[in-house]
Amino acid sequence: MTELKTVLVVAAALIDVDGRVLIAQRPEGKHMAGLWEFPGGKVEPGERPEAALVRELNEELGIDVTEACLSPFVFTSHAYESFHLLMPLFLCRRWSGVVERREHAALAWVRPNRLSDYAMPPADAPLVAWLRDLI
Ligand SMILES: Nc1nc2c([nH]c(=O)n2[C@H]2C[C@H](O)[C@@H](COP(=O)(O)OP(=O)(O)OP(=O)(O)O)O2)c(=O)[nH]1
Ligand SMILES: [Mg+2]
Repeated sequence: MTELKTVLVVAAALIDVDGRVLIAQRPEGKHMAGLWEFPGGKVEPGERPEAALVRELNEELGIDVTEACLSPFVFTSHAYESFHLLMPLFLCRRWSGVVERREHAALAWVRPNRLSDYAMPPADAPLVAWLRDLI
């Protein structure tokens, strides 16, 4: 069996003052278009994970996050057909600026116990379970 390349993707669960979590719908034309995800993206060569997440949150949502406000939470490790995804999820309750939709098809603020109403990538199932139980 050929080994799948492991791809490191960093993602954030932004949590608002009411305890709702931000999820974003992947746009047309991308792998898994239409599914809802936690904002984030691939770590570039030579980039630290936290720096990559700060960059992605700015690119995708237009907000500024400081690395100190990213708390490591849980991770998922999942074999897709063409690559192996390793994705840590950070919690973030503080940011500056207003969340805006820049790259996604839609955004939604959702209570953790309602996340299962949204179709998410298969790799995200354990993350959703942890969020529901722990926040
Ligand atoms: N951001 C994010 N990606 C996820 C989640 N679950 C999941 O399986 N993925 C997968 C989808 C993609 O194959 C990969 C992330 O890649 P991406 O296409 O969003 O990466 P990116 O933001 O750097 O975008 P690009 O510049 O490469 O187009 O991880 C999730 O909850 N959030
Ligand atoms: Mg992304």
